[in-house]
Amino acid sequence: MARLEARALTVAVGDRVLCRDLDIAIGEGENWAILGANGSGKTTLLHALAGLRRPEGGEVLLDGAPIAQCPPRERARRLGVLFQDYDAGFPATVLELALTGRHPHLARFAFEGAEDRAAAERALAAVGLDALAERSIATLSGGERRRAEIAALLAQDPPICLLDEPTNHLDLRHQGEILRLLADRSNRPSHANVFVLHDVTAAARIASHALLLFADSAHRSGPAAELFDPALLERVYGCPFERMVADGRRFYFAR
Ligand SMILES: Nc1ncnc2c1ncn2[C@@H]1O[C@H](COP(=O)(O)OP(=O)(O)OP(=O)(O)O)[C@@H](O)[C@H]1O
Repeated sequence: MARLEARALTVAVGDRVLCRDLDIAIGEGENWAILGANGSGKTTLLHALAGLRRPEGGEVLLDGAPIAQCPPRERARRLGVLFQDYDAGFPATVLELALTGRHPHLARFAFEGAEDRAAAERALAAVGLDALAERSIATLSGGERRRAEIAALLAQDPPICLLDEPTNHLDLRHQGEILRLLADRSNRPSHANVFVLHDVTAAARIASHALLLFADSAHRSGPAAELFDPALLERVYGCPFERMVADGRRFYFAR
């Protein structure tokens, strides 16, 4: 059974349909990449897939049941979202931000315990921020802050992650390491990821499947091997694409 499924999903903003009649089934072990030009609707669709936005048509199923009917805490144990822009909304240290990921796992009105703290510290170590645990998030650089947000998601440890441009603000080393860290989570039983990415080469490196959003609210989805195709990418971004292969890896360039 698919872990997360869209059935005849239509997402619109005002009068503008961003995606019409989308059918996708995201299964265990899969890494999906959503590619689309600026403003094509990637973030809006991701929020609909997360159950954070009511779609204009169709439905989203989490483990076979309508996501809209899944209680929020239960949903947050099974599915986590890394937002494109995030504001904790309160002054916090890096460790406190990571600990927010544990909230869905706490009993009602309970405080975090030693296990939660250990999970948050492991998450900070995984993104290389353990030395900054006691720093205020207000003092972090853009890339450090992005890694702290990712640490909160790792501490939450949901089997399904929806990640909106996770490599934003990261330097090249951290882009590679963090993307690999997140993608490798799909090797764990019952896990799957959906990435919104602008870097087509990076997406091709980690994706098993892709969803391409075209300008006319059309889309195409399927195995990555079929969809990372220069002609299709040209239709996505409105400019010619070249694919080069070096050391067995594919690289994509917009011309
Ligand atoms: N609340 C809103 N009111 C009006 N328009 C909106 C609203 N939210 C989103 N939009 C529009 O919907 C379209 C899709 O936005 P969305 O953020 O989903 O695009 P995106 O593909 O994620 O873009 P980007 O690559 O720039 O992050 C955009 O044209 C945006 O301006």
